[in-house]
This record gives sequence, C-alpha cells and structure tokens, in this order.
Amino acid sequence: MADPVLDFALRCPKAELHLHIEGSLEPELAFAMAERNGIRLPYADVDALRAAYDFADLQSFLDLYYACADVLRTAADFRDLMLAYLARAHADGIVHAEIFFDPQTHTARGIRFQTVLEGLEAGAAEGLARWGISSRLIVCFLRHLSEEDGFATLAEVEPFIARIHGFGLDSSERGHPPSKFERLFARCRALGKPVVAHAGEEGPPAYIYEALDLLKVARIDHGVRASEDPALLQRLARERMPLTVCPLSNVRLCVFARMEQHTLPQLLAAGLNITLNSDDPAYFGGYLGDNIRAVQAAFHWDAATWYQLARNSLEASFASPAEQAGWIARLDADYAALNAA
Ligand SMILES: Nc1ncnc2[nH]cnc12
Ligand SMILES: [Zn+2]
Repeated sequence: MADPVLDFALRCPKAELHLHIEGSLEPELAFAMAERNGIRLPYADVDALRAAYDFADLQSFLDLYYACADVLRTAADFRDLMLAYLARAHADGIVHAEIFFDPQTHTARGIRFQTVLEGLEAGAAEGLARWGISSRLIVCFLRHLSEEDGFATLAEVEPFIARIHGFGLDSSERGHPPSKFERLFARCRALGKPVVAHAGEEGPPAYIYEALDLLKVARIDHGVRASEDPALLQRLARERMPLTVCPLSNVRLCVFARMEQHTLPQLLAAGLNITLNSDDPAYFGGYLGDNIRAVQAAFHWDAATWYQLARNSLEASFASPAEQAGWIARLDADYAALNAA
C-alpha cells in the first residue's frame, strides 16, 4: 500500500466499541433471509433497498433499520449476521468487538430473547475459532420506549446475565433524555455490569451531563456535540471518559454536512479519549476500515494519532487487563516497525 500511515491505521490491532449488529445487515443478506423466512421486504430488490439509504436525520434511518430487522427470525439468522460482521471486522484489524443488540426490536415481534442470544453467541464462537476475534455482547434499551418496557426487557435478560457484558441506550435521542432511564440503569449497575449510553449524537450537551451524572456511564456513545460546551470538554478530558465516535454515521445522518466539518479534530485537540467506530456499517457507507479511510482523507493524521486511537479503543474496552495488555503489545510492535521503516 502506498501510504504507510494509512496502512498502519488499517492493519494495527484495535477494538470496535460501537457497533449495532442489526446495523450490519447488508441488503444482500436481508433479501436472502427474507426469502428463506418467507417474508416480503417492502423493496423490489437489493438496489432499491440501497437506494433508500438516503437519510435526513437519525429518525429517518431508524425507520428503515427497524423495518429491515424484521427479516431476522431464527437463531441461524442472528448467527449468520454476527459471522458476516466479524469477517469484515477481522479484515479491518479488529481483535475485539463489543457489540450492541436491541432485544426489544425482536421480542416485540414474538422472537424470544434466548433465540437472539444463542444465535449471536454461535456466530461469536465461530468468529473466535476462525479468526481469533474476541467479542462481547451489550444489551441496548430503546429510549423511545418507556422505562417500564426497559424493566420488562431486563427481567427477560436476567436469567442470562452472565452472558451479557454491559447495557446501553440507543434509538431516537431527541425528547428521550438519559434521565428517563435513571432507575433502570441503577438496576443494571447493581447487577455488576458497566453501562454506556448514546448521548450528544443529535441531543444537546445536557444529555451528555445526564449520561455521566445520572446513568454513571463508563463510555459515551457519539458525544460529538460536546464540542459546543467548553466546560464539558474539560470535564470529559479530565475524567478520560471514552467517546465512541462514528464519523461516517455522523455524516450520513447529517450531524455534519461533510467529513471535513466533523469536530473530531477539536475533540482530539481538547485531549479527549476518542475511539473510532462504524455504528451501523451496512447503512452508513462502510465498516471501520472505511471510516478510517474517510477520516484520513479529510484530516491527514500522523501515525502517532492513529496509534493513540487504536490504543484508546483497546483500553476503553471491557476486556480484562491481561487481554488488553496482549493486544497493546502487538500494537506497540506494529508501531515500532512502522517507525523503524
Ligand atoms: N446511530 C444510532 N443512534 C441511535 N440509535 C441507534 N440504533 C442504531 N444506530 C443508532
Ligand atoms: Zn449507535
């Protein structure tokens, strides 16, 4: 490859910490599942579905994302979905992925939580066997639904709690502040699990404060609107709070008109603990490698910046200190080889 810095950024060991497995459903796979499950998607073919990926905001994306998730019916569907994602992740140097899934999207359609979990775990086990890629599952609550609905979902999750590595909050952000879920997240933490939340994607900086102070999150998902609040930037930097930023997602959902207008450079300059992620790669123009290429084309970062981003992702993961140390040793070796070349 002609550009050694980009080559390093693409190949070095890294973690993906913000990935919705339902958002990795490629149109080809969606149509294959629709056919085998006897479902009609409201699009003529793969091209017509892809042509609908023209979003004005988060809600316009979510409407399509939930409609497509209807093809996921059996444990085999969830397994295939997971394995397809892990294949792409492995190709992008990802050694560890923390994967969101939305149980309410499936249980509301009559699919049992256990079916979803077993399918995802089967895919994860196969990904580990084939490529050595490690993964963890994070249950996300849909914030457009009530806290009561979230508690009912948590009751379905609890028999399987040892197999769940954290809890998150996603879906329509505006009008659904983190404070709506304060009691639910207290219960998740009492179960001994770390919690994360989408905040400051479309919502205001106040939602980021609420995620920190009321939900007591270990990471902020997105958080890009923190750039509007200097005091918040200072706090996030001081606390070394990880932000799982998803650049292509932000452009596709019109948070920023162009990649060049993304606030990533400001967030980095403010000393924030930034990680890069793909969010919903089937819908937003690509996987982590595509995000890295798009960001590098816009900002031309040096190898030290890419090293730090990869390191941040490994250190902000919920993997054990021993696992992290092993991956960081490999990252350090790759970085030393680049600098020696
Ligand atoms: N980018 C995103 N924001 C909020 N909820 C989501 N669910 C899937 N992708 C999401
Ligand atoms: Zn997300």
